[in-house]
Amino acid sequence: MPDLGFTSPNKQQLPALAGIWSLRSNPEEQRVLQIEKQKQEIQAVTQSQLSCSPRRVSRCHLRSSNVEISFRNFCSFVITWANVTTPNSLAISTRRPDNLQMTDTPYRINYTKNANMETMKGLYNAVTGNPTVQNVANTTAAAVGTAVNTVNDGIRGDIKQRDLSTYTVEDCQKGNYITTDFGTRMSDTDTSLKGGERGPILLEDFHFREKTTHFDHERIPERAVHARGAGAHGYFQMYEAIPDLSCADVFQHPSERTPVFVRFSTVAGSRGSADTVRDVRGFAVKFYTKEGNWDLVGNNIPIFFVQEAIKFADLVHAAKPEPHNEIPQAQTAHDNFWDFISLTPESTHMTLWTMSDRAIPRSYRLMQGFGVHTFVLYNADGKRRFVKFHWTPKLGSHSLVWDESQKITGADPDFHRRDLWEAIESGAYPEWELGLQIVEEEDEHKFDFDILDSTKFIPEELAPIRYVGKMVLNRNPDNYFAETEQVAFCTQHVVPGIAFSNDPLLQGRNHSYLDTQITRLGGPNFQEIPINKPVCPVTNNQRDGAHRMTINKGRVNYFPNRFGCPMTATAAQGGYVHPPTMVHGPKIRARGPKFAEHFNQARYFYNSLCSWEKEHVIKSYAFELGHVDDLGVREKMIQRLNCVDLDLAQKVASAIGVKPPTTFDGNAHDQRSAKLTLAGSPRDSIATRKIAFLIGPGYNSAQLKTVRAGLAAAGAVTVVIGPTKGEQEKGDEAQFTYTSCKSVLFDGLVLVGGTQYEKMSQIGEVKQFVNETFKHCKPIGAIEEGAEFLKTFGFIGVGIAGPGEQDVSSQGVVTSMKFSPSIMDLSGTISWGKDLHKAIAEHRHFERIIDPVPA
Ligand code: HEM
Repeated sequence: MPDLGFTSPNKQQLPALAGIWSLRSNPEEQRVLQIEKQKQEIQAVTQSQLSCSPRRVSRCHLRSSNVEISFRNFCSFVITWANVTTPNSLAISTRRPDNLQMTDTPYRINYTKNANMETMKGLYNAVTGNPTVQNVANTTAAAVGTAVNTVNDGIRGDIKQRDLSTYTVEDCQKGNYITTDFGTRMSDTDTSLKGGERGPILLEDFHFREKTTHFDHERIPERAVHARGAGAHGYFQMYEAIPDLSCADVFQHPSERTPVFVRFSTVAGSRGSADTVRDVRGFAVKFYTKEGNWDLVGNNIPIFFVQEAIKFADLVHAAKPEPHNEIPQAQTAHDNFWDFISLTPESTHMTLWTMSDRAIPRSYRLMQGFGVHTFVLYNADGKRRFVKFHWTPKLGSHSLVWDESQKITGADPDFHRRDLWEAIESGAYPEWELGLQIVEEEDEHKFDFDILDSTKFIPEELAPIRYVGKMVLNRNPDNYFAETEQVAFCTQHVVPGIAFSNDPLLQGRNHSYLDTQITRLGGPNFQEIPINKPVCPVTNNQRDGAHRMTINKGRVNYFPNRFGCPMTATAAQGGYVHPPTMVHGPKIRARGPKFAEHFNQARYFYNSLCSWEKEHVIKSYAFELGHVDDLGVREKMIQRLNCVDLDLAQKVASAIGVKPPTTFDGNAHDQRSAKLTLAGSPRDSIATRKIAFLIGPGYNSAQLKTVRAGLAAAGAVTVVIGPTKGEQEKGDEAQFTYTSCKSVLFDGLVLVGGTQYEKMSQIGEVKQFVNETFKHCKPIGAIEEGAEFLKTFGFIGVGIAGPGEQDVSSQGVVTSMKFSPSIMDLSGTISWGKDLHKAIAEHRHFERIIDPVPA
């Protein structure tokens, strides 16, 4: 960054920010700076420095008239609202540190009215990532106050971010030396201490021994399940308070943001397995509320395999690699899994979901989340209600296709992890709405299923979803191990206002998470690991244990004690008072009578799927059971499926060498819901879709630029793939070559005009790219020679524009024989660009004839 003239005598101590502040202490010099230049500097601050500055912030004070922020080792600045009723008088000033001491001499910049507002807007947007406040000048004094508060939070980080920053270090900084763990600087970290140049290594080499010992012990056990995951920070914010439903503080303040950490995961695979395997996805959210951590530890499917936690170990043993040879990894396509499922009829419903496209999501950002169990909310009067929690993604729910997801496991095993990371880094923050399905306590028994049975969902037609807030993920972790690996979610982490139902699966989970984390995280003090620490005080009589960090002062570690501390809290003081609930009945190993019915909802789900979803379910069972050697297991599974749907059972049976049934064995009801099909998910945005442009020597650069710009303007990500990486003949940059990436990593393809196709049609990778894009039902756009090239593939039943013809849009293939600079204009009624936009937003075009379902 250029030095724009910082005049501090301490210039040497202000390396990074000196350039961007470029401020003068004396008013004379200050006037010399052009207003325009000042604006640019502040814009530079807002765009580049502040958005990453929270890690550097050491101190921040919010006062009635200003916010003062101090940067670690650098300097501080003050944002002042001189008069909030006429918010034109924003002034930004900086203070210069005298070494680490702040001086009292502010460096002040005054702006013209408009410059101030622009600056504030830029500052606000940069730090909050919220483009909705368009004009601060026109807002009310109260809104300005909120904006300043939000800016304040954005700059210094939310309460959890500030907490984490006290543990965060930047080792890789100029001026830092390699030290031992105990702080001694080392002169050599490459060569061990030896007796003579040719050895042996001496025991005295404390640096070698410490470094190697740390390495030898730096792996911890992976999670027993959900070992493979990716995490992100963000916030949760209510749309409106819901004191009628719950007294939890997290639900009461629409103007406040609660920090969250979210971890998405697969279930069966090991830590190093691929992201896109067929599996349930974990969706675990830790809310750092003022009343303690609330963990909503859910999945992307609203039901579960088993009704009782005591069956969980069996389920997981059966799903994991088989014990004799540790095969297969991260797959349920094997004898043991389907053996267990076929003998556990309650699992049938869940397998319909896991055989559907829900189990191969396109992205963590494009899938729903569910708390699964029925929980309880209670308000300040102790009134209890049952609740199911739903997370609904803003960009809709979309999936991969099975052939594609298998190929991605090779092309990019980190596909989902990378997707989440890149979206957040690029500012396309993933967002979900939190929905509540409420059931009054007195209605507990009015359904034909038991709401305590986690193999059942509550249809939205019986209990509509009320959307009460949103969650936005806007910050990647600084360190995978410290945050994503060490985070410990637990269903028993609740706050006043949220409680448990008697769901036996949930009750068992409440035991299992803490128990397993004691092993995984090395003892009972893992709640002190920064990512797990609540943002409110923790005071109790738990002491000691491995890795205890807190130094508890005082003479007593028991209760009651003569000092009366720490004391218990009443409900009014924020204490957790279990809402009184009637419990009665004999001590017995049994389940409620409605737990015995297993197939009605499975059929309800299957009935609700559209034709292509049903086709995918049939093919998935055919694939999975096709890997089962034991005929008895395959036959048993067909019996189970025949309690759901005869056609399903027959088609799967014929694909797996089992005699198809001729009569249906289940309850042939025709109930269905429009809420359960993915076909109903929103399809109006192309934001974050990744579109490939395959080019070669002779490509039309004007067309490439026009189409890329048009797609990027709508939020899509465009990637150029050429014969070589880097600059192409017309100055465009190619990010990948034909051999360094595969079609499966993209959401669509564009072929622009030019003379390149004679050569490109000779290249196997190019032909495979186009063929696979079509096979995986992805949108394809082509112009002029690109359309002619596409025609040579002979895709069955697809219309492609020919010479002199109009633009043609057919099964997601959008072609034009006439390019114009306004081709991407979305405002008119017809245009190639508009059709392409629609085809990409549609995501997949399953009307294409690819592989027929087994006869
Ligand atoms: C509705 C049923 C269930 C759901 C939605 C669910 C969800 C999850 C999720 C999302 C994780 C990953 C947490 C993370 O990202 O760190 C997880 C981990 C885990 N789950 Fe479950 N689970 C369910 C049932 C169970 C049951 C019944 C048990 C045991 C009785 C269990 C035991 C575990 C264990 C031991 C872990 C590893 C935790 C750790 O090491 O931190 N789960 N579960």
